[in-house]
Amino acid sequence: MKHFEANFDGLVGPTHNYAGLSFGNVASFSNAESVSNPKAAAKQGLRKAKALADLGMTQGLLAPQERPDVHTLRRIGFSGTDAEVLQKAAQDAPALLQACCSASSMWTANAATVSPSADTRDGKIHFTPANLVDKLHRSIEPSTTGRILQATFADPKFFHHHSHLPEHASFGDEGAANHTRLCAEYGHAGVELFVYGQEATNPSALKPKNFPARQTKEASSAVARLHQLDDESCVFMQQNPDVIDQGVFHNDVIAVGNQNVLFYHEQAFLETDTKFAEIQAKINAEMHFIEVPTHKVSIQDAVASYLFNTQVITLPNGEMAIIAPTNCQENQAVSRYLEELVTLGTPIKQVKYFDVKQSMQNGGGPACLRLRVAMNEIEKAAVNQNTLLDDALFTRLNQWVDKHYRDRLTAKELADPQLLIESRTALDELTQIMHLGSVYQFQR
Ligand SMILES: NCCC[C@H](NC(=O)CCC(=O)O)C(=O)O
Repeated sequence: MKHFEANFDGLVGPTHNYAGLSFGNVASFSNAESVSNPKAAAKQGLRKAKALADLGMTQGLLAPQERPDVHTLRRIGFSGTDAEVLQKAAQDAPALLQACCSASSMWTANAATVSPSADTRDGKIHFTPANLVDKLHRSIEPSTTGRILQATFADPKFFHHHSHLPEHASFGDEGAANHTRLCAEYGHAGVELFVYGQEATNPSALKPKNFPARQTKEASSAVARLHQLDDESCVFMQQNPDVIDQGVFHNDVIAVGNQNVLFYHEQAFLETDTKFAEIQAKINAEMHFIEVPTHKVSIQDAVASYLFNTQVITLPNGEMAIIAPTNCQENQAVSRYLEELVTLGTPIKQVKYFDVKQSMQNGGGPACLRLRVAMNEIEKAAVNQNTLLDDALFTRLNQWVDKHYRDRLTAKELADPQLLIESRTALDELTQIMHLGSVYQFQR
């Protein structure tokens, strides 16, 4: 049977804005207070997703979340009508209002960790929504994420959904951004590489000094247990704390893998040689470890261009391609490196560039925008078919964006009660387009 990797991209929500909410994420911080364009952001994302579908890839979409999140604002004591809640929050606690308005669920690499059926003991695809506890604005995502995933992957015969991990710093979990599945063929049992930033219960373990390490080893181990993975198919590796301190807040800012390829920066990990030997010993394939040395691309250039937040995909003809943000083309060292990469005799043969600048300005590149689900034809048939991107859905969603989204949004406008109405109207219509049922709290 045919096995392949499907990508589920996050649809950008109507409140996409730049609020500088992510300490440790250089782009988020440096673009705080910029004016955003939610309409352009949504269309850039859709265009990237459609291009992959046109290349013959299986491409799905995950719905965005309900924002402004008035329910959380009520939970922390703001009361009255929805308009009053927004207005009081804007007055008394503007930072909390901003946290409740982020469209951050667009970065579905952080929605969940996914283990394909070939790796799990019960032969089902496992999903654990990420708790995202390190950032307030992201910590309010997991419950709705769980409902959206269940509405997208509904059939319990094929899909096994877990609750997110306990909401405590010891279990800080950022989902697939810190998880890479390596394999010979998508349908063969693979090795799941869990990359963590710190060990929460070991005070003497190395950790970054300035910026937070969002993923803990405890969380990675818990996900591996939940997903019924055997020890022989897991590798746990620590991210280099020094690069976290230089803005590498997730592992997918410094490394990306696909099948038997791991593309990474020289400074990405600790104990690189030992851990790579463990991967090679556990995997039934000849690994290609493609290392990018610092003298060719500095950490600073990697963070600015998102060279490693690219998607490495296997095209239907078996060749691999890199899906890169246009920011890579604009960085001299990085574009020179990518020109060279396709000549090195590795499985990666071509580079395709996409403008996802609206997302990039908040620190999310092509890889952040997608959640990977390796599957076979039978499992694909069990997916909610209205979430799979084809010509008709692409046209429909572009019209939907044109109808509901603003082309300009500032922090001040987040309290506009009209924005809440626009956003709920759009999402209500979206749940009908994608046949999701009542996944949002305002619909329940
Ligand atoms: N995987 C990429 C995630 C990017 C995301 N940025 C943000 O949430 C920025 C939002 C803002 O600052 O408005 C984050 O840091 O988790």
